[in-house]
Amino acid sequence: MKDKIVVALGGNALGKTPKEQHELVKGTAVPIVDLIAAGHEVVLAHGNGPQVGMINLAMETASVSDAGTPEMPFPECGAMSQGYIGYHLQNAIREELLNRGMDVPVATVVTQVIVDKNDPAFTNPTKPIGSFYSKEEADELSAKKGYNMVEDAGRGYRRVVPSPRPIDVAEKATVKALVDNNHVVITVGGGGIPVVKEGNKLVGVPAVIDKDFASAKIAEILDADYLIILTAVEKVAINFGKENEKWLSKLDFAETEQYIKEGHFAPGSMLPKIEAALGFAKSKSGRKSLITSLEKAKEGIEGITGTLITQ
Ligand SMILES: Nc1ncnc2c1ncn2[C@@H]1O[C@H](COP(=O)(O)OP(=O)(O)O)[C@@H](O)[C@H]1O
Ligand SMILES: NC(=O)OP(=O)(O)O
Repeated sequence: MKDKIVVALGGNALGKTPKEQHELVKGTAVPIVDLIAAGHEVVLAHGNGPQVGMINLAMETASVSDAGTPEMPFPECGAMSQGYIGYHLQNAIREELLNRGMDVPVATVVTQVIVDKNDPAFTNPTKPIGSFYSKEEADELSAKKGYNMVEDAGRGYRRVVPSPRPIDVAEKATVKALVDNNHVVITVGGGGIPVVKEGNKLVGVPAVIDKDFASAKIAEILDADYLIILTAVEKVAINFGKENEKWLSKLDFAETEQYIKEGHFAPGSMLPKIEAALGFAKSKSGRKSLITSLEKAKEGIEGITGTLITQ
């Protein structure tokens, strides 16, 4: 059966530097084009944590050291990250399609995602962005720039920013028109540029929306059949990293909710994926979510691997 699939790409699909990203996306394009070649309609979303942090820090540093460089607001940095990542992704996918004799149009839509200005996330920053730092470097950044720095799962310190929930996608009609006309669309990159509605205006806010929640939102809007979250693990586990670790192939709603309650999924990494996957699968009868690795996307959709969340 041919499905409409929203694919959310994790950090391992992109890398950290322009050179690394340019190389990595060539590999990322292969499983994406496998899905297109199998006849599925594919819509792509991706993260931007490392990239938006890098852009923001670079612009801040430049504006301090060079009087001619203006300060760049945070939402503009999010928009830059969408363009930068979308540019690499769309070219890699285009090339992979052409190499297989498929002349399918691919484009990135600069996408704004509407959030609630009263979302409690604005007073409780949780989304890690940018590089990892030592405790000393983190303290210095915090003192110099006023950044909120937190320890990230034993991997070092990272800046955190607010991460409000997505409510709606401003460019949804454009995305839908392109998808309906068989274009491969890259949208809600980095979770979308967070904006609040003020009358007829959309005003950017300094935050980073979780790309898994934004992907679930656009999947609902587009009436997709599948949400596929591609990350670094082939399956989701309970007791992850422990002696009694158990990899899961299928989860129904009640099991998923129970495992969330029991704390099996790490906040800031697997938990938002599980919550987004569950939310999408529950939003309409027949909808399914799959969490698997980039390399296993094709086998995942064929039911061979991955963790499927469905009724
Ligand atoms: N219960 C779990 N099952 C599987 N992986 C988990 C679990 N809890 C935490 N993880 C970790 O979450 C990671 C995915 O989160 P993250 O790296 O933030 O994702 P991405 O950058 O792909 O969006 C996995 O690679 C794994 O290390
Ligand atoms: N916006 C977002 O969720 O980015 P990461 O996936 O890189 O954290």
